[in-house]
Amino acid sequence: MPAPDSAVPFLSLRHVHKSYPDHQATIWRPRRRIILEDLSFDLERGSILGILGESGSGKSTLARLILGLEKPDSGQILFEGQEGGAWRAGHRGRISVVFQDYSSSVNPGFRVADIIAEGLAAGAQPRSAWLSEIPALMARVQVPPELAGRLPHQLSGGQLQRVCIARALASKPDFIVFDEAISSLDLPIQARILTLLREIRGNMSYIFITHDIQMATLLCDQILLLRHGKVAALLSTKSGLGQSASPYLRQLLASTVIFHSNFEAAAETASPVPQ
Ligand SMILES: Nc1ncnc2c1ncn2[C@@H]1O[C@H](COP(=O)(O)OP(=O)(O)OP(=O)(O)O)[C@@H](O)[C@H]1O
Repeated sequence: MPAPDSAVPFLSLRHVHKSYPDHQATIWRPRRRIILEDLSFDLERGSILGILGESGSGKSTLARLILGLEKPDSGQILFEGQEGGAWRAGHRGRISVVFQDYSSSVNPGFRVADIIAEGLAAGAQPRSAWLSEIPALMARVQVPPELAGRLPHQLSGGQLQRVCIARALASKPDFIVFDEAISSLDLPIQARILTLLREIRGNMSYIFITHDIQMATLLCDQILLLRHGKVAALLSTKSGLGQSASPYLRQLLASTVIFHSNFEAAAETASPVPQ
């Protein structure tokens, strides 16, 4: 396989539009509701992009388009300069996803080792390597080896979401989409998983969808603010979000000030034992 051209962004969206049928359409109202409108941005290899926006702004729709689960009405989604469908077909297992609802994203009859094996099956490694890979992946996400034989309902939410992260890592992806992946966990567990995601990032690119500007700031290199399906702002977290002139961002920052101090405390006091 030729080495990737570093001048070409890992992911590029060009003028992407997406609409859905409007079930409340009338003769006066359009029959389709625009969800994403003229969306363009790049994600560089190895960088982490946070996608923020209020509920219904189109974040999960965007994730489904990037993952190829749905098609845009128009516009292009390119991986390494190649059309998304063709790229995915030639790069099996190189994109992973971790969803918010960890309990429904696993088979309740599968044990931890089986769940991780699903991810290995999506990758290119031979079956003979799986036996050593499963404990290695569990160690990478800090799940103790003695949990390998447990069923999902015998794990805590934090442990199960770590198993889902191990499954996502198993195919050796270049890119992982986290769609509200840690939002439903307790604050100290969120803090620990966020630290873990930073530690394991290596050369991977992430898209990290969240409502929480604090989490996005701690993890991401850039933040894309979606508003009514459009890019309201694209900001670097290194230059300090507080300097941003965006009134929408200032509003978001103001609403997370109280949470901020709680999060810092939670990160400091989080138990070293995986929850
Ligand atoms: N398959 C669908 N058919 C029709 N409308 C849809 C469909 N999927 C999503 N929508 C609508 O598209 C809009 C954007 O939804 P989406 O889930 O992408 O928003 P979101 O920003 O992820 O919201 P949240 O933060 O609440 O998860 C919503 O109004 C939703 O009702």
